[in-house]
Amino acid sequence: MQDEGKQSFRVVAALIRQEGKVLLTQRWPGKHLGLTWEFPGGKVEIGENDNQALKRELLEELGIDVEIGTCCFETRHGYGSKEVHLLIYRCSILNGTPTAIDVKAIEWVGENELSTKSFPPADLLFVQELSLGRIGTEEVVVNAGTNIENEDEENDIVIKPAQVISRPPRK
Ligand SMILES: Nc1nc2c([nH]c(=O)n2[C@H]2C[C@H](O)[C@@H](COP(=O)(O)OP(=O)(O)OP(=O)(O)O)O2)c(=O)[nH]1
Repeated sequence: MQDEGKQSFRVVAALIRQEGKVLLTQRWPGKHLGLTWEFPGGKVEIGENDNQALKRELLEELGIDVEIGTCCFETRHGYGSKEVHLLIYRCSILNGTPTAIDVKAIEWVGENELSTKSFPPADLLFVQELSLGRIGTEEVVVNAGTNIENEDEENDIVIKPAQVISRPPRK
């Protein structure tokens, strides 16, 4: 069931990898999903495209300038009364050293150690694919479909199964 009253946000985030590690940022306590670890980024503001928003967020949060590559994950996830349309892009650092300017903390985490961190529900399929080594440097897109969990008991719960729509070619 489509909830027309639901606020929807387009959110862009970055997959930044170096030497088998992934850059994660920790959300501030007391905020939505406080203290969870996530892929750095944020909401796309009116008048911005995804690239502009992601570049702005990474400069504000981490003080880095990045080159933005292809999208590797897309999902729509319902958090109670709001819906997040999350897109994760492969990025590489052009300038600057990531610093926790406007995030609680940053950490480079080994792709095989991601399960030690707590992530927002919207990210879980992507984190699983990443830790299984299924997200290559290009082409693969994981599309988790729509996963709307209505906290309002009067509404239907609609959960569509997640799916991987593209895999790297077999060698
Ligand atoms: N950046 C980022 N956000 C994520 C991820 N996964 C996920 O569910 N989100 C959610 C958390 C937030 O609800 C939203 C990101 O928006 P945000 O960080 O600008 O929002 P916020 O509420 O912290 O900030 P604000 O409204 O105060 O500006 O997307 C992720 O991997 N990275």
